[in-house]
Amino acid sequence: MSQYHPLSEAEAIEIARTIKDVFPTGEELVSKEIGDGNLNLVFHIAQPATGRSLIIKQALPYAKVVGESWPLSLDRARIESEALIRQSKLAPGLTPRVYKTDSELALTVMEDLSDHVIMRRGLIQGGVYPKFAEHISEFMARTLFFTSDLGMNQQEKKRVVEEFVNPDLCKITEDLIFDAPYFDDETNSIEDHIRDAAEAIWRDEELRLEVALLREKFLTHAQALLHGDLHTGSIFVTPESTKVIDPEFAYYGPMGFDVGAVFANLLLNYAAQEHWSPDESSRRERRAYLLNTIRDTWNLFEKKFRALWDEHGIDRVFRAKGYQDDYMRRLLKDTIGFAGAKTVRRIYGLSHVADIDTIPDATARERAQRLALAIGTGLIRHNRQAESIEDALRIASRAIGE
Ligand SMILES: Nc1ncnc2c1ncn2[C@@H]1O[C@H](COP(=O)(O)OP(=O)(O)O)[C@@H](O)[C@H]1O
Ligand SMILES: CSC[C@H]1O[C@H](OP(=O)(O)O)[C@H](O)[C@@H]1O
Repeated sequence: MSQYHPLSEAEAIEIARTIKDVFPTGEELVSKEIGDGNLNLVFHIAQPATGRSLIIKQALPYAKVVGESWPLSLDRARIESEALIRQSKLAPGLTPRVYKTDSELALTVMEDLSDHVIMRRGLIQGGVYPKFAEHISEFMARTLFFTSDLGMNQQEKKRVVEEFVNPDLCKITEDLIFDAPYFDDETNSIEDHIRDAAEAIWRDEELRLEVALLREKFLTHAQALLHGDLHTGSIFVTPESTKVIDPEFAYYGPMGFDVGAVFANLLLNYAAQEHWSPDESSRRERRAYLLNTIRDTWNLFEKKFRALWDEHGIDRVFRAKGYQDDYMRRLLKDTIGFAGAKTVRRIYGLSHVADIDTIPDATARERAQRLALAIGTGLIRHNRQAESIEDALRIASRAIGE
């Protein structure tokens, strides 16, 4: 069975049976393919008699959303497993447990998190997650700090950079986030009613300069081991718990790309409140909650990151007075710029978000799309001038006229 081929449900059951930690007894197992992402197969294997279950994720040799015409390396399954294992050591309790990996079959066998909800879905349904800022700031501060030249042996870091060279998945990001949305590219998926807004972006030289600077950072700045795709579809939540999944885009890149991904997806939901909030006052309340979550996440992230640096910083040169402040200022600017780029791509690039695409009424959907574009372009345009997270929040508030 070990030569690569996409698993049948029966084969998935056979593999699950070998995970004795989860299935110590031999009762019947049932399997269901539940993958709703763009790239992979995901099997949910359950034992009805005991209520036990696990997940088997398998990479396909192409992008599922497009088909076999877009080949993708299976090595991404190794990267996902190894990233999950590293992240679970650095940020305990904030990732699923990995039971087994198989590079030949491109598999990760992991803890079933079906008692959580995918955060994108939870936010669409109006969920409130009071521990999220605390948890996600902890995840980002610890995984980014301890994989960077600030927090780990700098020679060992170079070996880890090599382990996480991820060209196919980086190219998806380079194309879909930092290239296609700024041209009349065939991969874009543009609703007619916002074509004028996309065309205005294609003509905007000032904006395209900022995107070029962000793209350069994504291509060259091997600052820390990133999750690489930290949107709300890659985060499981309950009011009490947060678990980060799906790090197959992991590579050494600029830290602000991860932090910006979280903020972009909260802002996409903020824009989508044009539809999801039933009236003006709940819309205002919901949007305040989303902006407060961004504010809390940044403030906690900064505080934790600085504390890790003060306690565990490994480089005496980096203790130079003013260096930490300068580093955090640059990280904030990157975060804001990347948040902008990740917002724009989700409106008319290849892959959209359910927060906006599932708005049934075209007029409300268009309002949400235009709002998201105003916020995204505002963040990109002003990233290098930003001095505090409040500058980013102001851009979001002004877009809705507040
Ligand atoms: N550990 C897990 N527990 C429960 N469901 C999961 C788990 N991992 C993935 N899933 C389900 O599979 C879906 C797709 O998983 P994901 O890792 O995002 O795949 P892709 O890489 O294709 O985007 C998730 O939205 C979720 O519904
Ligand atoms: C052709 S892949 C597009 C898009 O899909 C990935 O997200 P996910 O599979 O988690 O939904 C990633 O964000 C890529 O940019």
